[in-house]
Amino acid sequence: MGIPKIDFSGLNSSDPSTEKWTTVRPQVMHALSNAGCFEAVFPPCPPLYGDTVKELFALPLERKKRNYYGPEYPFHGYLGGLPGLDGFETLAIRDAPRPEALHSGIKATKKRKGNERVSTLNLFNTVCDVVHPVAKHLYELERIVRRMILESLGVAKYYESQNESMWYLFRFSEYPPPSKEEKEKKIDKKLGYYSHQDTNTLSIIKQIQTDGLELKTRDGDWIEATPSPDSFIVMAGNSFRAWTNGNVHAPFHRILVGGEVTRYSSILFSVPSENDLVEAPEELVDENHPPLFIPFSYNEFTRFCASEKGAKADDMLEAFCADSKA
Ligand SMILES: O=C(O)CCC(=O)C(=O)O
Ligand SMILES: [Fe+2]
Repeated sequence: MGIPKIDFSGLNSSDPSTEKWTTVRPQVMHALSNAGCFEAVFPPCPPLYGDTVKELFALPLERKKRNYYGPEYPFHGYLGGLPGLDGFETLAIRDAPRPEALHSGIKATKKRKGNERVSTLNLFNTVCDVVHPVAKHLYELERIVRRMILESLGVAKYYESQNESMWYLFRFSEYPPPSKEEKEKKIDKKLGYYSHQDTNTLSIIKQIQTDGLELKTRDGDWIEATPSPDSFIVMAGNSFRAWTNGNVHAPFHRILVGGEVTRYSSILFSVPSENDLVEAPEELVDENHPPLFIPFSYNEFTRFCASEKGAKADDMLEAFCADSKA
């Protein structure tokens, strides 16, 4: 059994009254509650930005490190040189679907942090124009999927307010294939990123040039995602799992890169507001469905995930809840 594939062509997040919407919605609910992910066919895709991103990753390390949003946001900027992940690098832009928010957000961060290296402005001015259309495209798919899940669970009334508080992180990542030396040592596939569950609400992944994303089934088998140039992988993260009181599954996934070609990906993460608690609405909790998780602040949860304790945990959401109760 592979990853379910769902066709979203012709759908629009602001028009949920079509026949096609009604047909697709149960497929989306089924996929996210069982596998926690699916492949979404969602044309047309704006042109991707191969060379621009390559140039960005080729910048000196010091410049890439300026993609930093402060110590309270451990996953929101540049990451590289991680133990066991030789050559993996990633950069991230907050609020990429809204360029005006992107710029004002950066200005605000600059003011707050004085001379600390928190500004990403120089680094990203050049890519904003190319990233923005891609981010907006993924953003529309995120909205369709989330709206369908909320409708399926009978809690569509929260969709608009969730939209208002949700924010988006756009990440692009570079994963080199095994080097000559590694190949000589019979390393056919190189670890691009460790097995993990996403912490946020939904992740929309565009894989560029080469496969490498693998998802773990509930039976513990790893299956490879093989999206086409016109498709995306949609995945639920632990915040959506918590908000739906366990009605959606947040799958473990990892990146393994073989072959000769560097893998690139761009991902749009929808992220709960830091001003609200992630807490299942009352409609999803009753005697037969007791609350599975404690209400939590998203930032506290990500800080736990980045901590030593969190890093040791397998299921971080369960570990975080157990730790918070202790
Ligand atoms: O690059 C990818 O396809 C996914 C990476 C990933 O899982 C993540 O950044 O959370
Ligand atoms: Fe992930």
